[in-house]
Amino acid sequence: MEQLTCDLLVIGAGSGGLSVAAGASQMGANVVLLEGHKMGGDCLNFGCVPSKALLAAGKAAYSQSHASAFGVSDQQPQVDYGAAKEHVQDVIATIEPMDSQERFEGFGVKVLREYGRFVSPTEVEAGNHRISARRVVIATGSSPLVPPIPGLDTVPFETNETLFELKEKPEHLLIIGGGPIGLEMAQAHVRLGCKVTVIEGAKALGKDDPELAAIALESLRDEGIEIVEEALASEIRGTAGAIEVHTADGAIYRGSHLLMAVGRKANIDKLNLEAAGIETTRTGIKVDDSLKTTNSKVYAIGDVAGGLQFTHVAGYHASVIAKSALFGLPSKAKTNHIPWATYTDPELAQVGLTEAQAQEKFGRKLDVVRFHYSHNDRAIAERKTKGLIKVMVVKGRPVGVSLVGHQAGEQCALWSMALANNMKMSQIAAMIAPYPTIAELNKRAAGAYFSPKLFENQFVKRMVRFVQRWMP
Ligand SMILES: Cc1cc2nc3c(=O)[nH]c(=O)nc-3n(C[C@H](O)[C@H](O)[C@H](O)COP(=O)(O)OP(=O)(O)OC[C@H]3O[C@@H](n4cnc5c(N)ncnc54)[C@H](O)[C@@H]3O)c2cc1C
Ligand SMILES: NC(=O)c1ccc[n+]([C@@H]2O[C@H](COP(=O)([O-])OP(=O)(O)OC[C@H]3O[C@@H](n4cnc5c(N)ncnc54)[C@H](O)[C@@H]3O)[C@@H](O)[C@H]2O)c1
Repeated sequence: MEQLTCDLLVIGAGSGGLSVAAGASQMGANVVLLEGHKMGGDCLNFGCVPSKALLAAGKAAYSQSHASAFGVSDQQPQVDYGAAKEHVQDVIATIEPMDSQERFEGFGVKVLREYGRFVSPTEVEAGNHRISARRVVIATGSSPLVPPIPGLDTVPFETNETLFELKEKPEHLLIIGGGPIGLEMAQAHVRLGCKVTVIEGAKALGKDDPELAAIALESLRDEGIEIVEEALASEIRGTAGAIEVHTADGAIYRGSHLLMAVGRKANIDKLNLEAAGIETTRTGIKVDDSLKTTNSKVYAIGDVAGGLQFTHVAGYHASVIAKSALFGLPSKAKTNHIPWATYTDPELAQVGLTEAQAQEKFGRKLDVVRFHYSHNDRAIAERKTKGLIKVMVVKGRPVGVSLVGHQAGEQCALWSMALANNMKMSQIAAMIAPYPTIAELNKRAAGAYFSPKLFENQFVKRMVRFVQRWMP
C-alpha cells in the first residue's frame, strides 16, 4: 500500500469536487482528488449537460413544426432519435476536457481513479493508496433513487444514468416522477416524436410556486404530454416493450419504455463513514452552516450534503469551504440567494422565498408584485407571451422571486444578485435594460412595485400640481 499525505483530499470529481480541487491547487495547496467513475460526475455525464442537449434537440424539432405563426410553413420534423443521442454525446465530449484528469494534473492535483473509503478520521484508502490529509472534502454526489416498487425489478427501466445512451426511440415513454428530471425529459421526448405519460404521486413540479408551475404544466399538456397527478406508482408489470405501471388509485398506464425519475439518494455507501465519526441524516451527510460534518476536519458539499441539489450549489459550496479549509477563516453557506430553474419551455425559475413561504414569514408586511410576459415587446415579437414574474417584497427589498416563461432561468440570475446583496427594489428599477429584451421584465416588475405608490398617491398628485404652479 502506497502512503500519501496532502493538505486537502477531495473525494469525488463532479461539480463540487472539481471546483474545490481547481481552486485549492491553484492557490498553492497540495491536493489529492479521488474519482471512482467518470471525471465530471453527474452534471457532465448523466445530468445537466445531456439533459439540456436533448432538450435542445427537441426544441429544434418543435420549431420546424411550429413555424407557421412566423410566416414559415410548418414541417413535420424527420427525427433520428439515435442521431439526437449522438448530438448529446458530442456535447458531452466538447465540454469533457474542462473536467479531464489531464487538466487537473496540469494544476498539480494528484488524481487517483479509485473509490475512497475512510479508515480513520483523517485517512482514506483508495485502491492501493492510503491517503492522510489535513482536511477532507466529501463531494460524492447522488444517484437515482430506485424505490422498492413491487415488480420494478422484473422489467427493464431507464434512469438518468442510462437514458442518454438509449439509441432506440421509445414509442411510448412512461415516466414515474413529475419533478424537474421527469418533466424536462418528458418535453424532450414528446418533441422528438414519442408518446409520453408522466405519473406523479403528488403534485407535478411540486417544489415550485403552484401558480407558476400550473402555467408550465398547461404548456406541457398542450404539447401532448399526459401528466397524471396524485397517482402513486404502486406496482410495475410487463416485459421489455410492453410495460404497465399500476397506481394506488387502481389505474393502469401502458407504454413501451419506463424512466424512473423519483428523486435522488446520497452516495455514501462506499465511504465507511463510521470509521471517521461522520453522521448522516435521512437525505445525506449531516453538516453545519459551514458545511463541516460531525468530524470537524471533514467537509461535505454538493448533492451528498443533502440540501439543494444543483450544480451551481455544489460550486457555491466549494467556494464556501475553500475559505475555511485553505485560510482557516470562518465561512458559512447561505441559501436565501440560491436560484434554481427547470428548463422546460416555458422555463420555471425560483430564487429566495415563494409567495407562500414569504406570506408565512412576513404576513401583512409582504407585498407581491406581478408582471406578465404579454406586456413585454420582445416576448410579443418572439411569440413567447405566456409567462409571469412575481416578486415578493418586504420593506422595499425583494425576498423572493418566481418566474415562468421564456428565459426565466436567465432572468433569475439578476434577482440572485439582488438577494445576495440585500438590494432594494429602487436599485432594480434604476437599472436600464436594452430595448427590446426579456430582461426589461425585471425593471418593469420593480416599476410595478412603485407605480401604486406614485400614481395612486394623492400627496404626490398635490405636490406635482403645487410645483407646476410655481415652476417658471
Ligand atoms: C438528469 C439531471 C439533470 C440535471 N440538471 C441540472 C441542471 O440543469 N442544473 C443544475 O444546476 N443541476 C442539475 N442537476 C443536478 C446536478 O447534476 C447535481 O446537483 C450535481 O452534479 C452535483 O454535483 P456533486 O459534485 O455534488 O456530485 P456529482 O456531480 O454527482 O459528482 C460526484 C462524483 O463522486 C464520485 N464518487 C462517488 N462516490 C465516490 C467515492 N467513494 N470515491 C470516489 N469518488 C466517488 C462519483 O462517481 C461522481 O463522479 C441535474 C441532475 C440530473 C440527474
Ligand atoms: N433544471 C435543473 O436544475 C434540474 C433538472 C433535473 C434535476 N435536477 C436536480 O435533480 C433532483 C432530482 O430530480 P427528480 O425530478 O428526480 O426529483 P424530485 O424529487 O424533484 O421529483 C420526484 C417526483 O417523483 C414523485 N414520486 C416519488 N415516488 C413516486 C411514485 N412511487 N409514484 C409517482 N411519483 C412518485 C415525487 O412526488 C416527486 O414529485 C432535483 O431535485 C434537482 O435538484 C435539477
